[in-house]
Amino acid sequence: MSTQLKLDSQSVIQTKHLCKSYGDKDTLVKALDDVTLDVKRGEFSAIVGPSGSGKSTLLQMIGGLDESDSGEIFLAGNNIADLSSSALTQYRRDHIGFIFQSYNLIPVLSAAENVEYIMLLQGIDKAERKERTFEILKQVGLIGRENRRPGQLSGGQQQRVAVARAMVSKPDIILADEPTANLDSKTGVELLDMMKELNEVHNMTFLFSTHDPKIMDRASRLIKMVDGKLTK
Ligand SMILES: Nc1ncnc2c1ncn2[C@@H]1O[C@H](COP(=O)(O)OP(=O)(O)OP(=O)(O)O)[C@@H](O)[C@H]1O
Repeated sequence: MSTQLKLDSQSVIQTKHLCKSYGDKDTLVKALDDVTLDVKRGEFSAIVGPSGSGKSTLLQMIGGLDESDSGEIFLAGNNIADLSSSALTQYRRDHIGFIFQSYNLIPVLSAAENVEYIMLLQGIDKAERKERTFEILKQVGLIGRENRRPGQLSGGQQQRVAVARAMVSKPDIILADEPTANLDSKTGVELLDMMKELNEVHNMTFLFSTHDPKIMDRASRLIKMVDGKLTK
């Protein structure tokens, strides 16, 4: 499927008039209200806004984790609504890297195995898997801890594994929903600095949400949301 998606546009993600509501007539919440957004390759952008403003919903739609009510999402110019459900699964696997606030690592696998797993699904051969896993774990500062399971790592180290896992398959964009929310302030800032370095070295596009002003300061662009709408 990855060959069906042309990846030649400077825009990695574009949303057009994206809308998503939850609830019924009496309880209706417009989580996304006509969101039109363009994220260019190499951006390190933060979605910011009060609790309930729609940040997570926007990341979920872009990541193909949930369907919008109306509007369109383009990945490098290709409309993801045109994908079948199996193609959408491959879209997530091959084009999007996810980082969640609760790390979401597989507890029975070591740090290295967690990173390697997605490449196994992609059919990458063992020698290349090992080499790429070692290289990315080196970049996130986890060499020496590669055989530890998530429960044997600190929160900051677990999130570094999650960053490595998101990066290793060379996705077009990494989506991170409050990646530092479960970390203390110093560890959160260190994690963001590391992500920023990966962004600069690899021109990897990051789109993340945050509440933390210290984290916002590190973004190259702030995307502000209020009540499901983008604001200036
Ligand atoms: N599955 C759901 N069912 C019902 N309402 C939902 C659901 N998901 C989100 N909402 C509502 O949609 C709105 C946007 O929620 P969302 O989680 O996207 O905001 P957020 O900006 O990420 O908030 P936070 O910063 O607290 O994580 C909120 O009013 C929320 O209550």
